[in-house]
Amino acid sequence: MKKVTSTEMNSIDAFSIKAIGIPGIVLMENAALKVVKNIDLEKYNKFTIVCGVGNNGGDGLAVARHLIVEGKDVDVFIVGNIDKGSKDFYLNYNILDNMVVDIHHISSEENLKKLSKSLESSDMTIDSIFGTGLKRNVEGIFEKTISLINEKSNYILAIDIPSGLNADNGEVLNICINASKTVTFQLPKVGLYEFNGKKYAGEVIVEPIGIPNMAINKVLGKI
Ligand SMILES: NC(=O)C1=CN([C@@H]2O[C@H](COP(=O)(O)OP(=O)(O)OC[C@H]3O[C@@H](n4cnc5c(N)ncnc54)[C@H](O)[C@@H]3O)[C@@H](O)[C@H]2O)[C@@H](O)CC1
Ligand SMILES: [K+]
Repeated sequence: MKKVTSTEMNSIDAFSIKAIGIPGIVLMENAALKVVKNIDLEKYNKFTIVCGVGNNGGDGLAVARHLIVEGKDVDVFIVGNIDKGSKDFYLNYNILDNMVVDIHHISSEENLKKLSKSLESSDMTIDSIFGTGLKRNVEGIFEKTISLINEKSNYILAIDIPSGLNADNGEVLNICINASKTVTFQLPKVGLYEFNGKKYAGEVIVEPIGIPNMAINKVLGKI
């Protein structure tokens, strides 16, 4: 299967949304359901989900919703300024808010302590901090959060890309999530198979999320 860069993937997503008319939230919901499909719900019961404020974060919020509806014990954390949230991030944020789900914002040392406790007591940590939108070095509270996740988690599943990995070349942008498994959407991203990619992504599972071949062929120039 053709490996793609983040730019190519974003163009394929955009073509599906703008030219074909598949709402982004439909792709996000499909993505979330494919993540849940790859979790053994007999084995894992308590989850810590750490979300950024972009669409990767939105995926994580949707996964949290499905796990809660399945009766699982889910702690939801957000790292980043939610005022900068993407449209679809907000949509899923508001749904959880309306479901009166406790959402912890990692903005201070205090919350990092709460995160640490949650990670230690969870069977699985789900990383939805950054996906293909990571563009610069991971620093500050993001670096502290990723370091804590790596240190305290029992098992880490990454959504689309382990956060901190450059999806285009497999470079580590200062620090990266050490995932046991990565569920990546629709097409494999180049960086997942480069040296660091193998090291940080763990087992990579490529899951289609309903993007028509027409969008893929259009962007990759096969037509
Ligand atoms: N509609 C779509 O395009 C879909 C996108 N999907 C998900 O969306 C992801 C891409 O989403 P986005 O393009 O919103 O980007 P991301 O969600 O990957 O990350 C972008 C966010 O992180 C911030 N950021 C980037 N680098 C940073 C750094 N070094 N330090 C701190 N903050 C940083 C940006 O300001 C932005 O808020 C994919 O990986 C996938 O998981 C899926 O939901 C499928 C549909
Ligand atoms: K991620």
